[in-house]
Amino acid sequence: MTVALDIVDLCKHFGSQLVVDHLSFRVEAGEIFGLLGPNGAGKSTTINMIAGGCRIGSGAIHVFGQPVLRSASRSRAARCQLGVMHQELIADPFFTIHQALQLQPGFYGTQLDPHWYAHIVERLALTPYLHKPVNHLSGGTKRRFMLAKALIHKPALLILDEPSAGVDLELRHSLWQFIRDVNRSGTTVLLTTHYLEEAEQMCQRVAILKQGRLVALDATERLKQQIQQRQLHVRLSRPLRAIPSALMPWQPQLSSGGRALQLRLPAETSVCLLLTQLQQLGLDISDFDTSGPSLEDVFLHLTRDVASAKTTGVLHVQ
Ligand SMILES: Nc1ncnc2c1ncn2[C@@H]1O[C@H](COP(=O)(O)OP(=O)(O)OP(=O)(O)O)[C@@H](O)[C@H]1O
Repeated sequence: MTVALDIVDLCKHFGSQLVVDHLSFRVEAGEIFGLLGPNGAGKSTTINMIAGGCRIGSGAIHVFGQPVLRSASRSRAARCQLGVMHQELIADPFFTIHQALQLQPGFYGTQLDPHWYAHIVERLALTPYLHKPVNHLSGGTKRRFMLAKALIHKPALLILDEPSAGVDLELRHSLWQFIRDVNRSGTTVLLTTHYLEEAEQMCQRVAILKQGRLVALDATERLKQQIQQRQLHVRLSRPLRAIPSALMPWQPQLSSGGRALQLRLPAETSVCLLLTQLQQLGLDISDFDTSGPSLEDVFLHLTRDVASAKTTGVLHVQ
């Protein structure tokens, strides 16, 4: 298996703060890999070190076997394989989209492929905006342009830092579909997102960071299996005004005007016993179902308390 990205013992300080803490993971060629973590976990700093936006503190990064070094000029071979969509737009705001996309491949020492240009512009619905200056674009169009710019030189590894942040639902859907198609045609993808449902659908494997440290690294499905927890969803015939205190251990959530109750169910808890308890509390149950743990459950479990995640054995680093 070819390794697209190899990160070994990566560290970064800002002043006295260690923001990336002995981070190691690999992304295999062809996968969509999620780098997740709460705000300030060190995701963008890691991406910036890969992409050359900030210097590596210590440790090593290789992109398809080519080293990323502290000196930008000596990292050229690695950088040419990379396309990066940062959180913020990095482009001359006075260029039109057309000009910016035409110029971009030159920075990577390649020629613009007119067929690829036409394909990207069409798939990202950029045709009506081609002659607009970048700083006249709406937020959603700007993000589509940023993705086009990251892809225009046909990188082997595409890195996306929160590509769907601030993007409406319809555009999010088409953006992810396009990223899937790009991946199917051979581009490896590393992405960060705070939309865990999207990460769950998109990523074969995820790494979860907290305070710069890796707290989980595994196949998305396997991580979910390690959480011994389900959800019980109960529909009530009569709306519940207040949650009985006896239900607090199950972390209850009430919605739909008091007619829908959701409870977290540890593996050892019997659904029947809990339903009986709900009836004894006077709740009028009209229907119920259970669902397995989501990536969000895994994320919350691991990022709320690193120490407990480690001792309960949920952490699984391949
Ligand atoms: N240039 C900088 N100088 C000083 N501190 C910085 C700098 N860039 C980032 N930091 C700090 O490093 C830590 C990690 O930030 P980073 O942006 O990498 O987190 P993140 O996981 O990408 O967060 P978010 O999800 O909010 O984008 C934060 O505490 C941040 O304040």
